[in-house]
Amino acid sequence: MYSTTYKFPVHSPHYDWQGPVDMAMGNPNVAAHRARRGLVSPFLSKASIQKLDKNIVKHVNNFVEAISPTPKVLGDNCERLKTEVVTKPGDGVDVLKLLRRLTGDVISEYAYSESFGLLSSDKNIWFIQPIADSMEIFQLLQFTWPVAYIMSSIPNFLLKTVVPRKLRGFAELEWMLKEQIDEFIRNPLKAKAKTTHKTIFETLVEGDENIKLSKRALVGDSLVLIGAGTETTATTLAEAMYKACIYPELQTRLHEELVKAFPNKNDEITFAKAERVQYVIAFLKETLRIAPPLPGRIARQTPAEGAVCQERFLPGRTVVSMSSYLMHMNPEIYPNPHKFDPERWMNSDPASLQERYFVPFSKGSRGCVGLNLAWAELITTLAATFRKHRLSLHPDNKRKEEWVDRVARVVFGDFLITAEEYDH
Ligand code: HEM
Repeated sequence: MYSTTYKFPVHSPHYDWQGPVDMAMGNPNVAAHRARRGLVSPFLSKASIQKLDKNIVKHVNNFVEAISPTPKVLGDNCERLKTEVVTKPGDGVDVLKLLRRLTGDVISEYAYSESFGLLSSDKNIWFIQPIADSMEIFQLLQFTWPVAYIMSSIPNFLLKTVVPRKLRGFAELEWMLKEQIDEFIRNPLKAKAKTTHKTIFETLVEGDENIKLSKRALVGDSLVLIGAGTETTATTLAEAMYKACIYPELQTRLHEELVKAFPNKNDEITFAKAERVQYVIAFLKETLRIAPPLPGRIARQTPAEGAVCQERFLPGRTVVSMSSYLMHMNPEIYPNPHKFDPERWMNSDPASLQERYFVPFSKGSRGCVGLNLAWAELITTLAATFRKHRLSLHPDNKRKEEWVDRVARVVFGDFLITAEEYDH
């Protein structure tokens, strides 16, 4: 259903919250979606990501510094940031909040032009909270999207006054993005001067001879890029760090493998070098297997004429769906599926069933377009963090194993850790 062999469009009502039909990513029309996705995907190829490796490393180093017992990254205007890092001995570090800042810094520099600098100040913190809030009501949004449309037409100042914070996240973010887009359209030269590379956003605004996106569509696309580019990667990294805390022996192994690859504590940890450390990949794959950030319900529908799928005829417009979580929990493919066991991925045969059914990024023409960026962030962050620090749960930690499926995987409770720096 998700492979390129089938041309199943997305099931529109599940995607309409994203924006109107002329937008790029949520476009329900298969051909139009392909053309629009073609504008974005060259920016997210592995070669493009490798070229900007230094940008990722810079932000990852800021994160590693921020979780240290003596963080030096704090700039001006950072009252909230101070509540997330250690400011006095014995404090815990609020890891998920810092990871959201990290992925926000990466995607803003990558997609727009200027990094929001979230790991050094609170100036652009407006960008993060609405996304985190929206995740908790994501499943409601899919079925009540007309309400979301109405909310996004309420002026921002009124929205903030009359709608509770948890419900207004997406609409609030839309207003903020509209302002950014207006600014870009008013003064494109100023925006372009801030960067050395052409940005995704610039490409979407300019379009090409066949594609010109409306402002509403640009807002929808920005929303998808930002939402998809921050929360998924941040929650995956938080889960990997949580697993490292509750399985200290696996954390020791992770550190030892990293010491072999980076013998000097101050060696620069780049994506190109870190991706060669097999245990880092195994640890992340096992995290994504057991805790995929989008565990299910990414609905498609069969074309009007119906389709034959796995030798069965499905009538036209049948809504079909799969769950990566259920696939990843199949004991015939992943023995003892509830056990967190990175070892199962060591020397794993690329043709094996466990590789074939590993689908945290979905597959096919609508699979994750940001997959290469996600891997680069995941690998570099995990490697840099565990090369330098030993993490353990802080006594005030509230995060537990339990999670709920809100289309996105949501874990409640502040995730507080203590980081101890290795001597060498
Ligand atoms: C661990 C990290 C990530 C995971 C597990 C993940 C997973 C997914 C999945 C399962 C989909 C398909 C959703 C659907 O069919 O409705 C998707 C789509 C998408 N992802 Fe990711 N993602 C991750 C990170 C990223 C990043 C860093 C970006 C940044 C560019 C990104 C951008 C997108 C976009 C734009 C789409 C929509 C693609 C389309 O409709 O053609 N993702 N992602």
